[in-house]
Amino acid sequence: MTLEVQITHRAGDFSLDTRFIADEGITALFGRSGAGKTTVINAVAGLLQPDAGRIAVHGEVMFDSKNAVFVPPAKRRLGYVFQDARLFPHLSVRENLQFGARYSPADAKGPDQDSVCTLLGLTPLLDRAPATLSGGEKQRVALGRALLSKPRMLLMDEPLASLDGARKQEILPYLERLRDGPLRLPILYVSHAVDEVARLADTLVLLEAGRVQKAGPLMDVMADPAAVPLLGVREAGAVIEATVMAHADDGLTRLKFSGGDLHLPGVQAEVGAKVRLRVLAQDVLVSRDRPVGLSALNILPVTVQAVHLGNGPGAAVVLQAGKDQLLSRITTRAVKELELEPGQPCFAVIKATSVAPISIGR
Ligand SMILES: Nc1ncnc2c1ncn2[C@@H]1O[C@H](COP(=O)(O)OP(=O)(O)OP(=O)(O)O)[C@@H](O)[C@H]1O
Repeated sequence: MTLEVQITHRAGDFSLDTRFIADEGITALFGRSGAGKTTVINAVAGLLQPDAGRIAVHGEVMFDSKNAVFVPPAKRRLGYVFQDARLFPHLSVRENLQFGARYSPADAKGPDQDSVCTLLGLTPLLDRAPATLSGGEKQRVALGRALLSKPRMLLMDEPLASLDGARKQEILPYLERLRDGPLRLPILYVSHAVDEVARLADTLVLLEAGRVQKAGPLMDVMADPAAVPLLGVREAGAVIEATVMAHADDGLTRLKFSGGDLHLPGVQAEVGAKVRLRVLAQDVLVSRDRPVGLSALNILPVTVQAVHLGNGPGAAVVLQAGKDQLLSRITTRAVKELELEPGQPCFAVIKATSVAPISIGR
């Protein structure tokens, strides 16, 4: 187990009672503003001492209230990247990076400055001052500095929140490289942006009012109807993995996943590449019969796995498509009229332009 967290903490009116475990890869801690994400990540970093509980990294206890253990932050060997890069303004990029290396224990395993610069594209920036860097570049330097301290785990608190859409797109591939490359450094990643989490995370922990509401492999949690109110009805939807099969002359790409073929526009990956697709629940329609004369290109035979009726007019339907699950958000009236119930074979109708290929080359 990479990280075990089981803590309670009170700050003013806010009470936190959180437990989860994180394995390898990227664990995203998702929640709305005020859910307690920063409190949790600060407790893991040692910047905050919880009232009670236990935190262990790679089995090594960092905090244990019963046995009065509290390892100070500098001894935890965790790299922390904040929302604002917090670079030293009077030092060059090179010197900022060297500062990270200064804190790495001599016997620690980890990348050297050259490989970090290559990984994060920092070589052309080495002599620049932080004030001359864009927001995305600053975050890459902050990430490089954290990596050079040779941490056992990276903690990232909303690292992209202060960047605009284009800068975000610039930095996401670096985070993917970190996740998939030889470093394989475990990352605890705090975010309130579903698109980031869907793209990056392996494990998803949904936090609400200081409590874990759902936790597990990303694809399971994203396809869980109970997660819909936590993620937001417009943001909820399954994440599936597909392989790029062919690019057609008309700009559409054929992708294969366990539930069949999908035809989507705007897929930039090479044939054979694996991509993550985010299929928003509000963009999946359900039909009892195979529709004819419909403009939608993607019609998949599926089986209703579960129907989750909400308190309002909306319902969430889990559809089994091969080994994958899709989530559809339709009205309760439609559920009744179509007599949808578990085991019912039907068809999922997905508009090609509504599926976002969100991650490439996993
Ligand atoms: N020292 C404190 N005294 C009183 N309340 C506090 C203190 N620290 C945090 N809180 C409250 O605890 C709650 C959780 O804060 P936290 O920063 O962990 O949330 P968050 O999920 O990271 O939110 P955001 O995304 O807005 O940063 C908030 O309501 C905050 O006001």
